[in-house]
Amino acid sequence: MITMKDIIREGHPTLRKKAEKITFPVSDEIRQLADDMMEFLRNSQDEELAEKYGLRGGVGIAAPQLDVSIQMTALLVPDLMDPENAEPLLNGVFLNPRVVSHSVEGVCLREGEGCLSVDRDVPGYVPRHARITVTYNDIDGNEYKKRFSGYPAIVLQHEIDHLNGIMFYDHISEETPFALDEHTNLLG
Ligand SMILES: O=CN(O)C[C@@H](CC1CCCC1)C(=O)N1NCCC[C@H]1C(=O)Nc1ccccn1
Ligand code: NI
Repeated sequence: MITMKDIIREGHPTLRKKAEKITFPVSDEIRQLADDMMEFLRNSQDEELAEKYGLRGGVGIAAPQLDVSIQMTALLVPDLMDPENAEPLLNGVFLNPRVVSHSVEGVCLREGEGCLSVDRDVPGYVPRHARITVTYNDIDGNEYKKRFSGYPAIVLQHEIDHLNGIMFYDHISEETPFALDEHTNLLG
């Protein structure tokens, strides 16, 4: 099972690489990694297991964070407005995800962002697209094209950034970290 020791931290070069596109059919290793990434997210959001294994709760994880530079991310995104609601807003793995179009309108998490690969607080708003259209494959190579908004859209953009070697703090304005331009709103 994946634990925090398997997650590489900022400064590791793999976090700054563009990850390799995945071809199909995927190897057994990639299939196993997809399952392990989803299991990590479930464990990390389970109070007892997170405590038992010392896991930081995560709503997403990208393969590069495990030093595997391929375009795959796992997501388990709860409904922040109703966390006890069993149905997560996103639950699964996205292969070769790409934002093909987006709104002019922007959004930032009011609390800012963090990262399992960053062991420090980096204060500031992280401007994201409010609505995105993403193409991606599932583990079997089926293609999808879906629209996302709200918290799921923010998480997806954070993960897709990892596949392109981008960290959340790259988006925070140095001089005015809490400035919001006219078309960006706060969420949460
Ligand atoms: O690349 C992927 N990552 O780095 C894991 C990140 C991804 C999110 C950060 C902002 C948008 C996506 C992550 O999940 N976190 N960041 C660090 C510690 C907190 C944790 C988190 O937000 N946990 C959470 C939130 C709500 C409900 C349950 N758990
Ligand atoms: Ni991250």
